[in-house]
Amino acid sequence: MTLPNTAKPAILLTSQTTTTTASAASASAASASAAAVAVASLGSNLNSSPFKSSARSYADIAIERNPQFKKITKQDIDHFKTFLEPQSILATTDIGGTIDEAKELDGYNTDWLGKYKGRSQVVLRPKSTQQVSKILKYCNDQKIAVVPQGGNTGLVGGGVPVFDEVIVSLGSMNNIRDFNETSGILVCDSGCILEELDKFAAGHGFSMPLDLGAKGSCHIGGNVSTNAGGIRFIRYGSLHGSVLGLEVVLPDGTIVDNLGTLPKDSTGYDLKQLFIGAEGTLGIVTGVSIVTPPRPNSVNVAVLGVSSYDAVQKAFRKVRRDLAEVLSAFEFWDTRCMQIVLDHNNLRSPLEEEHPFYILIETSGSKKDHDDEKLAECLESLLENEIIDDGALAQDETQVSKMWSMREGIPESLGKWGPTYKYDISIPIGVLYDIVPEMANRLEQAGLYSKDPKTYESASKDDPNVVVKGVLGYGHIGDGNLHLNVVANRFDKKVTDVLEPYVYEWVASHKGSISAEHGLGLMKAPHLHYSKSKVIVDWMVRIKNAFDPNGIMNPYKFLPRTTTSSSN
Ligand SMILES: O=C(O)CC[C@@H](O)C(=O)O
Ligand SMILES: [Zn+2]
Repeated sequence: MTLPNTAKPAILLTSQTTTTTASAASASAASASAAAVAVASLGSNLNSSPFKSSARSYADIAIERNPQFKKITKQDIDHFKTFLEPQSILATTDIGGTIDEAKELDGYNTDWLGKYKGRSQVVLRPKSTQQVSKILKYCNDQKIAVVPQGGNTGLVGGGVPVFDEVIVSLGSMNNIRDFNETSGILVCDSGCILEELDKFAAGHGFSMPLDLGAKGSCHIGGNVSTNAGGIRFIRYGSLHGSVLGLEVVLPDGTIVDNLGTLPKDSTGYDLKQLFIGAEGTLGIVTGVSIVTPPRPNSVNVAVLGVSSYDAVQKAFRKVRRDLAEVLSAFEFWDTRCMQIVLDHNNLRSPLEEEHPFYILIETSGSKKDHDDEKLAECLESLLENEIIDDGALAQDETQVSKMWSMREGIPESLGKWGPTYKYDISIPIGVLYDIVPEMANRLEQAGLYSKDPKTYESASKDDPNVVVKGVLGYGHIGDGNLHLNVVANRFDKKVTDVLEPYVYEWVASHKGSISAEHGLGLMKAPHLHYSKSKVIVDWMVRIKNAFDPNGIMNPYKFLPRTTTSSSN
């Protein structure tokens, strides 16, 4: 069995092959370790959204524009021109922009999923913190609403306007400010692209502590503002730990220089933590100080096939123990995800047969022989104990990358297949996958879905009936994070009503979180109470009001729209 376009076959671990032995696996692991640097690159092209053309405008959604916000005029644009270069401003023709600018604005108004579309008339692209400060001070004085935007790869409608908010895009602030070769602490502008930062760190023998499919487009400022997780969370933990400092511009233009580089600091309230995951509702993150770990020089990747979700859990228990400090990823996806990702990317599975679930294991370490031996022993034992049914071990850098591309290519492949409803949830690991079959049943009972994949799989958006083509699950097992994805032939209230609020009620009944790593945005703002108590939501509102009394920062999102603070 070979991976496509690669000369060498991946080592198959199945007992039907002649390469079942630990020594064969070990030999393969040894050669795979050459792949240290170039892990996973498919998925970096998430900026080519497959669905932007089908985006709806907010006219469909029951939110009214806050009339207290001033509508932007040509005079406002003229004011911005006093401190921004002409190419830093894109505006519609009625307020002084060109037809080309108006066209370019469309991309900033529409989210990656094509699910949310705003009607902003202006994008400002500041090049410095001082410029961000001048923009916010003016908008705050004038009561002009603002939406900060990073790489626009968000999945909950948090980074695009709802109505005519001014878009402040941080993409022109992309300088590395400092890097310390001893500590590995990196200080950079918030508009730096994650993958570029990782390449920079690689040049110095370090790596970014987070990695995700959108790495080729997403900005570190957006990662921080959504408290992004990704595939390295299991190894390096949350951004609440790896971010050491932030520079933030508050709504009134004040620049908060909290860009420290000290791993230890026990001097009271840690203000920066408030901005991690605040989705631009308290201010705009303009600079980030982050600790980068040493880059591992030995990387192995294996894809395993298992017969049940129970087996996924058993494998995780064993792998975590056996591989301990060298385990750097443990991802899983179901068989339908595998079929779609293989079909849409013209790939062949590294395993000979289909399996109900797939697991990707990655090890990263500093001593190749040690890692290879550990992995080989672990895989052999998983097979012997019949926890896994089959497995393939990448033999070289290309295979490492292809295996990762199967996992990281899932969201984009599903997006190409059809408009996708996404639920990014934290659930206790024991019941993490239960919601997938349960939701499939619900949709089938509602007459929108059939478990026979052939029934609706090629339905198009022009079909008279709205149908669900697939109900799929994948995610980050180690972090208790499931991505429930429901692919339809179009976004339609009939589908939404079957999915919501049921999915949130289900999450709450298991004491989970309605957003594990994608944030709240517009999509989850009304549902916050499923994960946070009234007392906590009240305090969130008080914090918001303290930082942003005019409510100009990323309005309509994040907090429940009807909530008022109980403070008096
Ligand atoms: O699109 C999704 O649902 C998940 C995206 C991302 O968090 C991933 O893990 O691939
Ligand atoms: Zn994820």
